[in-house]
Amino acid sequence: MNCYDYIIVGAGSAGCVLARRLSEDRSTRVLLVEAGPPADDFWIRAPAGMGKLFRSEHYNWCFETEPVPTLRNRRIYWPRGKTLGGSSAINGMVYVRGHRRDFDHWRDLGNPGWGWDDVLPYFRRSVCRPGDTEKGSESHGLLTVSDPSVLHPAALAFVEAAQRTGLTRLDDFNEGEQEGVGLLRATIRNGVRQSTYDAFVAPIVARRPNLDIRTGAHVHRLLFAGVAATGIEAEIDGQIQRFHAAREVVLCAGALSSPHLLMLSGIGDAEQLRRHGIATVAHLPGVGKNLQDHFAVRVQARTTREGSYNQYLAGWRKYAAGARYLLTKGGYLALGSSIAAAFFRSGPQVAYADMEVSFRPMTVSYAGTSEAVVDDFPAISASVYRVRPDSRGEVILRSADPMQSPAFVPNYLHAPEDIGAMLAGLRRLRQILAMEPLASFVLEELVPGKEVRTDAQWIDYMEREGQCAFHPAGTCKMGNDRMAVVDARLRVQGVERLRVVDASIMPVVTSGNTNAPTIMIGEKGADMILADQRAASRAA
Ligand SMILES: Cc1cc2nc3c(=O)[nH]c(=O)nc-3n(C[C@H](O)[C@H](O)[C@H](O)COP(=O)(O)OP(=O)(O)OC[C@H]3O[C@@H](n4cnc5c(N)ncnc54)[C@H](O)[C@@H]3O)c2cc1C
Repeated sequence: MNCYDYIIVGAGSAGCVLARRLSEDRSTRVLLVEAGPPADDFWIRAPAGMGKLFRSEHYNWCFETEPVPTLRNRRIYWPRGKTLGGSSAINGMVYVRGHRRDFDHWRDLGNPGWGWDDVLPYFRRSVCRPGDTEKGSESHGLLTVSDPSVLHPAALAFVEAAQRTGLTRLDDFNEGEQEGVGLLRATIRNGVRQSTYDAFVAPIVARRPNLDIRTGAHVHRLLFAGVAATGIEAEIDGQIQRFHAAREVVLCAGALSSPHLLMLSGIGDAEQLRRHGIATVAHLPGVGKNLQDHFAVRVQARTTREGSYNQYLAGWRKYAAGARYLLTKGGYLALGSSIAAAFFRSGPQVAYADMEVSFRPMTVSYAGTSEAVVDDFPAISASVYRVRPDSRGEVILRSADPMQSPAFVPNYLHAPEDIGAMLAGLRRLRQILAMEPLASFVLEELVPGKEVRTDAQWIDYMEREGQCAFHPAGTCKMGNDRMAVVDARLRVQGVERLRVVDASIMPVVTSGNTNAPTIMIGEKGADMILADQRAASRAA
């Protein structure tokens, strides 16, 4: 059967939420299409497997940016999940919703229904917090969000040290106020990663004959009758196949691939499409523009043995940690990528926290291998990034060939304000590292090293070593201006029966990690699709 009511392109953070919600009515036929393979792998389930998946060509698109002029023409590596669960199957599992003002700002940009008070119920609907009796409304969701399984003394020391620099201790970053320091929660259930596929789709897949899932199906383009989306064309086992959608096509291919698929299908800047011989269905110059990402700079320090858990994951001890994990699903292999975080302002003129420092009592290296290897000496690591960067990049179509990835132009540090904020953030991190009780663990700063002190030295270090924090967003932005791609109901402007529902619709990237807000977008998008369908049925 190649005819469905809804076709969802991309089984990632948002796509899996939609697959669950849209197929709840058993008379609705839903197809979920994913380019990658099934996610049946121990290293996807084990949180520490993130290091193995980071450069896995099997589960990861392994994108690279164009050379970045502001970063000495380096190409920056951009991992993206390519399996059931999408990037939520390979990510660091940190769960941070963002600041209430992020969403109020989205609303004020011309997107009614997207303020904090509007979106909070959608965040809550997804989440289950084991043992959380106080927040009754967060104990019945499908996605488990848990506290770290091991409270390492260095993580606690980081929190205390940051408090001594003037930050407030927060027990939860997810209630709309973020400024402060605390331990991070993660999408981990009993020591096992919770991708959105695990949380939303796996439990029902055998019981929903009306939900079809096609893996290994690389969508090449969307099909149109006039300006109405009618289906998709996908390559499966080397064959081109067509699938038809009676109601809607929902694009959930993520901030790098959703704009690409729109352009391949004739939706984008008409002049750019013409250059590649693609007939225009809708001239939308904003497709691929407004790319925002978090640019991260690392500081690492050698510590005393008690200051790090590297020694438990390096050498022969890693086998003991592996055995412990297999037996109990606990220990250091059950931790997310970062254990604690601090959010603060880069300067007094900033309205609310624009800097994030994420902290981990461990370090890894990629010395010539494709996998992260835990260092065999005790050390800690922290990354600093500006969560609301001013710099904007873009995704540019390079070819009409769907198998050729577009050009990714991130423009990191293009805006001078981003450089100034990063300098303030890195200095604040140094201050935290020098504060007790963390200072007692720290023996020596390894990276960049204490000789880096002046602005010029820090900028040099950022340019040479800065990396992405894996949070691209905004490339099909929601709004009502000339550069908007979708409206506030996530419908693609100028065409019919087509929506984008993923991280690309964020008009401004959220002040934190992007998985939780993308899942919220999936929940809210599903509600809007179902409500519009009900209204259309009543009107018919
Ligand atoms: C290494 C890494 C670490 C991260 N760590 C964190 C973290 O700790 N916390 C956090 O909050 N966020 C983190 N993120 C970011 C977060 O995971 C993403 O913002 C979020 O998953 C984006 O969801 P999405 O639905 O927009 O896209 P994705 O989850 O990327 O889903 C897109 C899906 O579409 C599929 N697809 C794309 N093109 C096609 C096509 N042509 N045909 C068929 N299928 C297609 C992809 O294979 C993929 O499965 C991390 C991301 C990465 C890569």
